[in-house]
Amino acid sequence: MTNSEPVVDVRGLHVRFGEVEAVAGIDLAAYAGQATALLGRNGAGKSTTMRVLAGVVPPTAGTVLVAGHDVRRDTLAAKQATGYCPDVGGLVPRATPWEHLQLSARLRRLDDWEGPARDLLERFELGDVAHRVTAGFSHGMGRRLSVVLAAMHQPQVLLLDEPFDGVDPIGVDATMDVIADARARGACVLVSTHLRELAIRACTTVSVLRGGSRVATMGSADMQGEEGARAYRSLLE
Ligand SMILES: Nc1ncnc2c1ncn2[C@@H]1O[C@H](COP(=O)(O)OP(=O)(O)OP(=O)(O)O)[C@@H](O)[C@H]1O
Repeated sequence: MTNSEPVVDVRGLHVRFGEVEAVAGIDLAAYAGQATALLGRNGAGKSTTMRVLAGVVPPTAGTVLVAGHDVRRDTLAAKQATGYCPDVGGLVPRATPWEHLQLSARLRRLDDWEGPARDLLERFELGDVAHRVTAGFSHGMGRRLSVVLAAMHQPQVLLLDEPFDGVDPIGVDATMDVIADARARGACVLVSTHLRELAIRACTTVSVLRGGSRVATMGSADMQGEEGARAYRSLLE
C-alpha cells in the first residue's frame, strides 16, 4: 500500500436494518497520518459506518477495505488492524480498567504493554481508579477508558465514535493528544461526532453525513468560525 492509497476505502456502502436504511450509499477515503471526522446530526449514519469499519456490523452492500482487508471477507484481519472506541457499551461492569487492559493485551499477545498502559491511564486521569470496577464509573470516565482501550495497542486504524461525549476538558485534551500521537506514527484516524468545533480541532478533514449519505467533504479550515457554522447548518437543512 503506497502513501497515496487510502487506508480506509469505502465504496457504495449501504447498511439496512429491516425497513431502515441507516447508510444509503456512502463513499469515503481516509489516509495514513490523517484524521477524518464523520460529522452529522443524530441518526445521520455515523455510528453505523464506524461499526462497519470496526467489523461489528456487516455491510448490506458496497465494498469496505480497512488497511487493505475487506471487512466482509477478511473480518479478523481488518479487526486486528483497528482500535475501536464504540459510542456505547464495550465495558465489563465487574472488571477494572486494569483488567480490561490485561484482557486486551492477552488477546493481542502484546509484550511490554504495562508501562505504556499505565502512562495512558495517567494521561486520562484514570490512574487512581485503575483497580476499581467500572460499574460505578461516570459516563465521562467510561468514555475516557474506551479511548484508552482503543489506543493502547497503537493500531494502524483508530476508530473513535463520540469520544468527546460528556467528557471534561482534561479528557478532551488527552483524546486530542492520542489522536495527534496516532497521526504522528502514521495511523489513520476516524472520529465520529456531532460536535463541529471538536471535529475541527481533532481532524484535518471533515465528512458531513445526513440521512445516511455523505453530503460534503472539506478541509477542517473551511468549517471554522461563523462562516463554517453557517456552511455546516446549510448542509444539514
Ligand atoms: N440496530 C439497529 N436497528 C435498527 N435501526 C438502527 C440500528 N442501528 C441504527 N439504526 C438506525 O439507523 C439510523 C442511523 O443510526 P446511527 O446510529 O448510525 O446514526 P448516528 O449518526 O451515529 O446518530 P447519533 O449521533 O444519534 O449516534 C437511525 O435511523 C437509527 O435509528
